[in-house]
Amino acid sequence: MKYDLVVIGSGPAGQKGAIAAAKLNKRVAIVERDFNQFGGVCLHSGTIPSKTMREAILHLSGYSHRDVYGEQYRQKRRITMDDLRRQVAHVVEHERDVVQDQLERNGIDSYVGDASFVGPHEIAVTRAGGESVTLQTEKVLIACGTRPARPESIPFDGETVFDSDEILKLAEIPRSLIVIGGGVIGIEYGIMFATLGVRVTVVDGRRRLLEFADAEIVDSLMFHARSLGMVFRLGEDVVGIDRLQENRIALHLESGKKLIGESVLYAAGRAGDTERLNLEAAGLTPDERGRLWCNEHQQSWVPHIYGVGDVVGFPALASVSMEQGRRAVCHAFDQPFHGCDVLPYGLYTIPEISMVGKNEDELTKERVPYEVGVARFREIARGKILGDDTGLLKMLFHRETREILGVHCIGATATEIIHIGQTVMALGGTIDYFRDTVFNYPTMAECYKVAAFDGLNKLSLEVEFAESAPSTSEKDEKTPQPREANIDVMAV
Ligand SMILES: Cc1cc2nc3c(=O)[nH]c(=O)nc-3n(C[C@H](O)[C@H](O)[C@H](O)COP(=O)(O)OP(=O)(O)OC[C@H]3O[C@@H](n4cnc5c(N)ncnc54)[C@H](O)[C@@H]3O)c2cc1C
Ligand SMILES: NC(=O)c1ccc[n+]([C@@H]2O[C@H](COP(=O)([O-])OP(=O)(O)OC[C@H]3O[C@@H](n4cnc5c(N)ncnc54)[C@H](O)[C@@H]3O)[C@@H](O)[C@H]2O)c1
Repeated sequence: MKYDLVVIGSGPAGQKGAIAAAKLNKRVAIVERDFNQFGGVCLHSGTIPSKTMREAILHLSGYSHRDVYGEQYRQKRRITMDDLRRQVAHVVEHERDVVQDQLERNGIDSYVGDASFVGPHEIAVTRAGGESVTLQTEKVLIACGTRPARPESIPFDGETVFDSDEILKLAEIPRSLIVIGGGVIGIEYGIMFATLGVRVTVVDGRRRLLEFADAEIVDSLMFHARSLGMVFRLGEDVVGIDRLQENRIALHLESGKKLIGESVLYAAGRAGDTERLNLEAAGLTPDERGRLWCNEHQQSWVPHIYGVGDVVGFPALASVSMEQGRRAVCHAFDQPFHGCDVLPYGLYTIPEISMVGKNEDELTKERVPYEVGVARFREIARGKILGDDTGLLKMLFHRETREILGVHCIGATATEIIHIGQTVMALGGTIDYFRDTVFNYPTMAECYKVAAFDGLNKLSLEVEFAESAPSTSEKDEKTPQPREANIDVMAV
């Protein structure tokens, strides 16, 4: 029972950390609470089920074909939770086999049970029946993830009032849904249900949703959501929930408003799953939301214990979690690690959103002179073929160095094509690359070329105006002209 590394949690961070250590010929054990949970929250209640459910909804609701066949087009008339669950089960089962096979192939010992610290180098694994084994280890990777926040004041029953882990267990698709929390989870699920025809209301304490995203893209998303009948109650706090007759639920808002619905999804954040780890025995204390502090190498205050994945907080993404797992192991076993500085973000809303780099608000605050090139999907042949002529891609670039500063996209394949911009940014490329390159046709990649021409045309407008504008001496003799202002008006 002596290991070089014990990993707690089998989500993306734990898996990739364990495999990275095994590749360094280390003796590795991974502990997962429940046999059916191998793959973590990511595989069983987070990323994979939610994205599969979205795909099932897009297919069965005929959403992407309505442009051609009309608003009433449906692949299936009465969609049920069982229809959605079937596709999810199919994908999850396959992915779980992949995870277990990878761990076995790399000679990693898997333990099923609740892990908790006995001492800084000792971890007890306790099975549901109570029997326990103790593992000795040189290093530890805490990759225990998060669980949905469940305040006492919310009367959860898993059927009419539920959290995001319980969605897949619903017996039926509700006719109306109130979503508390307009974060990524609340918005992704809210829009999925609205696409199914459910009346969805989102309540959030903030006045602006998804603040990290480009404001124009979020406005466009809200426009789509409203066109599906979604209602947003922003800047509102929930102060109480009552159950009414006939399975109705009343939500009382601090402003005095009352919302009546058939069901409530509580999606107002997640907390680190550290309660049962007995962190104190290892010399660690989590913060008030159960999260663990770590430095840039993912190392906690106790140098041989590392924290990776959602338990360390922002950005709480599966993609980043995997990277953190590898980063921690390289540091723990003195290996070099070359990380990625240009991280993408994908929101699987309908339509999807993706971004990389800075947004306009950030560049404006930092007083960076930037220009914007825009491609609208209605000008892109592949967009029309895919049934999306409302999407857009905007590329932000430096007016002087022409370096790409950010790419923001909403619409079909946004989460895929963002990587083209990410690659060019990571390699220090400029907007000229997109002007000069040739993409397959018809593809969504063409957006980059269209956006590049749009942006460069705006720069050339400036040159044109600057050249035709009178010199200072001429200007003094004639009526003063608002030269800069003119350029701005034309360029917008
Ligand atoms: C609804 C939803 C949708 C999401 N969609 C996306 C998305 O589209 N893209 C994206 O990048 N990210 C998405 N995420 C976030 C993503 O799922 C997480 O970033 C990722 O799962 C974090 O991985 P992790 O390795 O930290 O562990 P997790 O996946 O959280 O897994 C942790 C595992 O540790 C186990 N564990 C905990 N404590 C113990 C213990 N004491 N002993 C033994 N085992 C223990 C748990 O049982 C669990 O299986 C989504 C999350 C949710 C909830
Ligand atoms: N596509 C993706 O990459 C993806 C998808 C889903 C989740 N995730 C990850 O999961 C993490 C957790 O997501 P989340 O949506 O649970 O959390 P979150 O913190 O992003 O959102 C919580 C939202 O709830 C609101 N809120 C909090 N308390 C409230 C209250 N009492 N009343 C009304 N509103 C309230 C907050 O203002 C916030 O907007 C995210 O940080 C994200 O990284 C990623």
